[in-house]
Amino acid sequence: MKFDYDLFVIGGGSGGVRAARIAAGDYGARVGLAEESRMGGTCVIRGCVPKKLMIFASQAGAAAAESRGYGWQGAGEGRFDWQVFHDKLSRELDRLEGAYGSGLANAGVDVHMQRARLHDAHTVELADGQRLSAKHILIAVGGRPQRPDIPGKELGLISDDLFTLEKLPSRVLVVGGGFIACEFATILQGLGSDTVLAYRGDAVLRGFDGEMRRHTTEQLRTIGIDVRLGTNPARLEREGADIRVSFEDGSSELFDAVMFATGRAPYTKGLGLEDAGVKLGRKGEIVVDDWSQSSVPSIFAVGDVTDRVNLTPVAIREGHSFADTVFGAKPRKVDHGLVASAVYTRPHELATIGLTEEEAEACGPADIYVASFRPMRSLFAGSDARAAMKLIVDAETDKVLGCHIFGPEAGEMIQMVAIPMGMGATKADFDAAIAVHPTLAEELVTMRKPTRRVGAAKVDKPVASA
Ligand SMILES: Cc1cc2nc3c(=O)[nH]c(=O)nc-3n(C[C@H](O)[C@H](O)[C@H](O)COP(=O)(O)OP(=O)(O)OC[C@H]3O[C@@H](n4cnc5c(N)ncnc54)[C@H](O)[C@@H]3O)c2cc1C
Ligand SMILES: NC(=O)c1ccc[n+]([C@@H]2O[C@H](COP(=O)([O-])OP(=O)(O)OC[C@H]3O[C@@H](n4cnc5c(N)ncnc54)[C@H](O)[C@@H]3O)[C@@H](O)[C@H]2O)c1
Repeated sequence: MKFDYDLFVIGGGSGGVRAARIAAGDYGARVGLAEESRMGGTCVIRGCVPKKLMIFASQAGAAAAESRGYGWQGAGEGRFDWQVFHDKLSRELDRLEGAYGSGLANAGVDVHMQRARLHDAHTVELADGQRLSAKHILIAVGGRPQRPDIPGKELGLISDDLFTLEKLPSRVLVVGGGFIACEFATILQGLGSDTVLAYRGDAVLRGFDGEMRRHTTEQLRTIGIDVRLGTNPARLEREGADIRVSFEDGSSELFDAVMFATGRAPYTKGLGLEDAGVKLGRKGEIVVDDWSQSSVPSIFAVGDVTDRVNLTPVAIREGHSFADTVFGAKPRKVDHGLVASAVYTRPHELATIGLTEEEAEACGPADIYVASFRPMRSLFAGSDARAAMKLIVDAETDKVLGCHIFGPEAGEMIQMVAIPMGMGATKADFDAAIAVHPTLAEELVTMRKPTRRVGAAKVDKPVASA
């Protein structure tokens, strides 16, 4: 059978663009791609990139305080002008969007700037009614923010809205305790908004190492975020220019903005997937195998729409591996077991890879090395910021199973730790590295004695503290 394309990609985000570019550019496939919004997707337009630029913008106060601590009398952060920043941000996003578009054009990909849906296992239908056939179809439509199902939920903002605000709220409630809640509370507080973070759990960042969660929760408080645990809104109502938030405990308060950071869900509604026989999971995610192949052999899916590990580098790797496998005769699976990530909070970032202490404990005996201290740089400046570093080591094989860092540039550090950990490094390998002094990262190769041992089997041996 003759098809219009070898591959049709729905979604021009991290995963879709990479797959299209590799299939067409490296392997000569005839590729079409549909994007309904802006090229680059969540990461470039309303995620990682603008978020991190806002994190940078929000650090001025902390940087000025540190300068004063080093003797720069009168150093101040000045007045933040949202409009100036916002105009510059828009230009930068336009530039990146253009770069993504030209990358695809240079690779020879046919781009259709409109919504697409599945018609059948080999055909997509564009919003203008055009039908295009392809031997393979890749769904890379990402996810969408979810609001909790409470009265007045439509009054709350979602992360997409934060990048297009006309002015910054002076008093804001951020709801949730995940990546986005912690990062946006950090941003808003740093840009001058009086910020309350309401989270229904007992420490932010569920799923991370418990000790690091508690540490991060406390440290967010030191920068002035009013972190309220065990707290959840029950209703939102407009009251003049403000929003009245009634909480589940019966209390109520006025805010001039509320932001829901209560999770994201795969964006599969209305795509025609079920009609084509594509199996979906409970959250609407496309169920795929290790090769990103769905229940329909000609249809594959990568990125957030599969709800595996929802991070940009993972979507990119999945897209690239798909193209290598299907068009390059180089079968490649993605190992989702060891993925590093960072949460860009202040006073420091939290970065993590591998097992948490709780996971290690469930697997068997593990030695836990912990160090918590005030880094030289901020200590001298008079800051209360505390770093924390943690290594989790298999007590039987000495293999490093997990690494967790709350510290300046922790994201940069964990990227480097991911290399030896991916190679199966032991604690002895870490210790063999001579420290770089004075740095914060040297702690990773100088933690000599375990703080404690956890896990079944050979447990109960008291271990001296570090
Ligand atoms: C606020 C925020 C901050 C983040 N920060 C980070 C970070 O710091 N680091 C990190 O690794 N990850 C971060 N992420 C996660 C990261 O953005 C995602 O994991 C990544 O973008 C997923 O890529 P994707 O290709 O699966 O989907 P997306 O990038 O979401 O791309 C999907 C694309 O498909 C398009 N589309 C959808 N439906 C259709 C259709 N029917 N027809 C045509 N086009 C369609 C959409 O418009 C979109 O452009 C962040 C996410 C958010 C929301
Ligand atoms: N730095 C990064 O790498 C980065 C940054 C942002 C987002 N991301 C990715 O995007 C994903 C989505 O981020 P997110 O923060 O939206 O999701 P998340 O799953 O990390 O956090 C969602 C939070 O909302 C809470 N919640 C869910 N439903 C609720 C309800 N009905 N009422 C009250 N609270 C509720 C959850 O308890 C949780 O704390 C992340 O898991 C991550 O994969 C990564």
